[in-house]
Amino acid sequence: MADNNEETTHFGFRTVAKEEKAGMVADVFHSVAAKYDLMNDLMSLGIHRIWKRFTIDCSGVRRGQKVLDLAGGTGDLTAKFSRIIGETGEVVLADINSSMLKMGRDKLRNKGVLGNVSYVQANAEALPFPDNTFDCITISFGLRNVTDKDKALASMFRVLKPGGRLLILEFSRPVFEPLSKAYDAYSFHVLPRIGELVAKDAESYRYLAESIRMHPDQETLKQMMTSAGFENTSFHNLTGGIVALHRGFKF
Ligand SMILES: C[S@@+](CC[C@H](N)C(=O)[O-])C[C@H]1O[C@@H](n2cnc3c(N)ncnc32)[C@H](O)[C@@H]1O
Repeated sequence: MADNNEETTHFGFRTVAKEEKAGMVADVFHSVAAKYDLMNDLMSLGIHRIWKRFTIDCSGVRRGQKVLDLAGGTGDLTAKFSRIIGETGEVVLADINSSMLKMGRDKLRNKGVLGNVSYVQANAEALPFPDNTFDCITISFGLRNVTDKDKALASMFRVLKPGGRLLILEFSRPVFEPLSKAYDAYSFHVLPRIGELVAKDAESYRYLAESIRMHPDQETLKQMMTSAGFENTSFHNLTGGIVALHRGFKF
């Protein structure tokens, strides 16, 4: 979403200085890291697993390929890609937040996901990889938290190989008005309560609800991908547009 002022951006519904946002997002994820997986299952009633499965199915990733799971957090997509690409492929789980990366690495190692996975602490806006490195990049529930989304999309475009694809799984705009109302009530009243009870942190879950509302809608995000150079861009609404999967190619 374009900001009116180049010096400011959104942190949920608040307008903050651009240089403040990354630190505020970092505080949220340091705080929720330990309970992140449990909260995902509780908040979405397990439906996030279906959204992620659909993302993998649309990725077209094959044996031997190189995948970047950006803002990969606790590594749900990384674990699935690791099985698909086999010994000759590689998945890089990159995340800006050390607490989330640690949770992800510990979880995947405990599950025996080893050998073809590496972990990198990196900001999506300035990816530390050479041009044309990856066959596929996924960013799942991550882009919403990035300060400069256009810069991040440009960085992803740069590190994708020609023929490679980007998949963005993110909360979006519900397409039916009645669903939208129920969803608002759930997000602003129920979510922070669950956050308070389970993660002892209502504020972070209030940010979650607010950041979803401030995120670009389906068409705007598709346009942003096109502006960054992606071609054949499309999106698929999931659960009535509560979530959308965007896909674009670098040719
Ligand atoms: C809601 S979690 C999503 C984790 C995982 N991808 C999933 O779908 O379960 C968002 C993640 O984005 C990461 N993140 C936020 N800003 C980022 C940035 N600028 N660059 C890279 N990762 C970022 C956070 O640290 C956090 O781990």
